[in-house]
Amino acid sequence: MDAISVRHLVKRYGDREVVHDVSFTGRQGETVAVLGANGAGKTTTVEILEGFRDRTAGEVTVLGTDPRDGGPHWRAQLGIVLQSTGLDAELTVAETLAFYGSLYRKPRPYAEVMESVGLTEQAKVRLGQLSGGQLRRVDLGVGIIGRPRVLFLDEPTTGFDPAARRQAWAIIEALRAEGTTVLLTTHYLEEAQRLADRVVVIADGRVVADDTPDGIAEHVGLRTEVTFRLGAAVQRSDLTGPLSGAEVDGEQATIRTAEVTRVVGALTDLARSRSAELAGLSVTPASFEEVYLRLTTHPAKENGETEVSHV
Ligand SMILES: Nc1ncnc2c1ncn2[C@@H]1O[C@H](COP(=O)(O)OP(=O)(O)OP(=O)(O)O)[C@@H](O)[C@H]1O
Repeated sequence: MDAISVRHLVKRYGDREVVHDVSFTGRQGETVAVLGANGAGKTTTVEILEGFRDRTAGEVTVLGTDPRDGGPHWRAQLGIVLQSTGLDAELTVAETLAFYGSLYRKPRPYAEVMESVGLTEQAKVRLGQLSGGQLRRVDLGVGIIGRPRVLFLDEPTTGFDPAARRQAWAIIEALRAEGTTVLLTTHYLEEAQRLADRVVVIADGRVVADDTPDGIAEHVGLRTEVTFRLGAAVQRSDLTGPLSGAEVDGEQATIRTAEVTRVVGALTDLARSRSAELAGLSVTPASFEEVYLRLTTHPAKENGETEVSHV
């Protein structure tokens, strides 16, 4: 069973449609990243899944239940970290986590949660005195204390320093290892690529890709980049066969290819036959950033239809 299912979701605010026919699923135990620019429709979509916003059209289920009908038992199985939360600034970190833990039947011990979000030293500090990044960690702690089956994280690491971000990633990875389904929204490509089994890219309220991080790169046709310098080993007249399609800039040649072994093999054969050294060889996978920019600046739309990349 899919833990999360979104089919043909539409959301209008007044006359303005901001989510247009969005569909995707999250299987049990998967981490799904919803990636998109500001205003793409991520929060709207996720808040509909959490049961906090109504939808205009479409079918949505979380753990088999339509969020419109979700009662306390359904809600108790969800962990939710919103973009901003209204925690009580007067309570300490320990008091906050102990309080939220008390709302569940079998919570994680709050000391364990403090440890895993890296706030043990701040146990007795009031929330009003924490930094923005530390407060976000309290939010994350509140989200996981009830041992959720599905955890929603809306931009969980915005405002984190690099060390805190890595710590949050480790927590999310540990939850995934325990079988928690995680749906996170993020602007950070690295975060999506590092954590997600599937990445759903939303641009202007439409899904423009839904695939594994590597699958997205494949779909967009971006391949591994093989660069080398022309010279004694490889000459301009050699750029035929597997080396055709090379882009040459001065002495620098670049080939984008899915057949790395064939291309590098042809290069080394040439170099060996001429007893010359192959200069400046580098092999670089397509960057996720490049893929993302290509997807969101040229969404694959034709005649109003959206072409979606699926595994
Ligand atoms: N309550 C609302 N009333 C009217 N318009 C809204 C409302 N909430 C969001 N919008 C609009 O819907 C669009 C999508 O917003 P949403 O918050 O879902 O985007 P997002 O992808 O989460 O953006 P961000 O990354 O900035 O959080 C935006 O143009 C926003 O202005």
